[in-house]
Amino acid sequence: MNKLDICIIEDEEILRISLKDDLKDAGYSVDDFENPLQALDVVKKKTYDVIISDIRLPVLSGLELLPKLRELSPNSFVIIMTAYGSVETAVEAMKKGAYDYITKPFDKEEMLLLLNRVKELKSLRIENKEYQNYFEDKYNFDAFIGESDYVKELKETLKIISETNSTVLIIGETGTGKELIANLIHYNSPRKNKPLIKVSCGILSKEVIESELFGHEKGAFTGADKLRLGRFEKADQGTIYLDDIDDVPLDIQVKLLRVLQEQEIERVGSSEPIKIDVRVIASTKADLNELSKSGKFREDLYYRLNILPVYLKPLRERKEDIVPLFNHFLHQYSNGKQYEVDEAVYRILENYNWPGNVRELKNIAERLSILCRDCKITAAKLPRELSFPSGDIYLDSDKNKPFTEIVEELEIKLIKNALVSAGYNKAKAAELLNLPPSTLKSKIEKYGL
Ligand SMILES: Nc1ncnc2c1ncn2[C@@H]1O[C@H](COP(=O)(O)OP(=O)(O)OP(=O)(O)O)[C@@H](O)[C@H]1O
Repeated sequence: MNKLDICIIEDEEILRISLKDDLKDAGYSVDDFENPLQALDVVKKKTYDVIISDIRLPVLSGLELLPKLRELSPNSFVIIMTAYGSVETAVEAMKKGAYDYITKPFDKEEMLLLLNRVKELKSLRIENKEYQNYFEDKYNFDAFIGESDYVKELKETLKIISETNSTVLIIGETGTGKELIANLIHYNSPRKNKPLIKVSCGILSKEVIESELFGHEKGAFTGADKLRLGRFEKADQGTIYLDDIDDVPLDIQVKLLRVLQEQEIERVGSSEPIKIDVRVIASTKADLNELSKSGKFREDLYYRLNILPVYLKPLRERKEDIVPLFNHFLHQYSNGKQYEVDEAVYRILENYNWPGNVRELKNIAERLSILCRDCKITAAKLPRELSFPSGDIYLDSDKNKPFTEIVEELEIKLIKNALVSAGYNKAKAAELLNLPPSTLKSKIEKYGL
């Protein structure tokens, strides 16, 4: 990384040779050309980090050469050498894509300083690219796990949505994957190299949300000791993800509507509109249509947001995704270990209603990966509320029923649950219920199960 491959194009022999020697002494690898056409031939086959070219050359001037170099080697840094007094030509060269210029005569140190800057920039570019690749890998569509037809179709829709610039509204209960979807859309969109800025509208207080979103001028309010850019300005050219938009206060909703309509914001404390180019992805856990009917959400904003709605089903309504998701998370937390999972575990997971959706499933996989040191995941190791969800046992009890009957109903439910969870293996079911197998057997006979 420290070494740069450099190409010098200069027809003045003395300058060319002395520059080449200086750069070689400084540890760089250098090729030199008197004729620009010869240089072009080599650039076709070899990539240089830096091309240092004179502007006045025989056959082809530096200005004519530049577009050809940019085309053949777009990632090379081009430095133009120009005579004193022709700075305007150098500026012209920079407009055409040269990285910088140096005025002749220059001393060795000046050139080495310039090359040091190139080195820094080059390593920044590499870091940036690695960062970018990381996000592209992390957020390709395969990262969205699920085998239900619903998820397969959803992914196809998301691919189409990603290519557009339109506003997206993601609707789904907590933990269903709304934020993951926002990431997928952004990192697969033409804006992927620009920022994705996230705003959790639900946790920002009414007082701070406006300046968070739109920024503020110095002195706009007590404590505003300097100008601050808002999240919309930070997301310029990129995407903003407004999580829990249903929690945004009504007076801020008016301003959001304006941003969406006009693509411009006003910082708090200023009435000067600032043009922005931001794609908006919003998410909501509540039905915005219902909220707008009851006056809690502006109807016009709802319509403006609801251009590309994406509805994320709760996990309990796409049971085929539960096992693949569980295995995926278990693998993620496994540290290379292989787990043996009892069939009964899968059945219990599929029967549970997952109020916390995928997040809850992910947490359980993490917990099991830590607790199951023997790498065997059995039903007995699952949290009890999964096998015996509280709440549903009283649901159909009616007030006129005698207590003994309610208790019997409850027993029947618990036994049925345990049998399903244990794959109808009575010994395992007894273990789940913490009952002696003989007691379970007599109860099964009593209730004719
Ligand atoms: N289909 C999926 N495949 C892989 N991981 C998923 C999937 N759905 C959700 N997750 C993971 O589950 C966790 C919760 O998802 P996420 O934060 O996107 O949900 P959310 O709907 O935005 O939640 P909230 O409304 O509470 O903010 C995250 O770690 C996310 O990566």
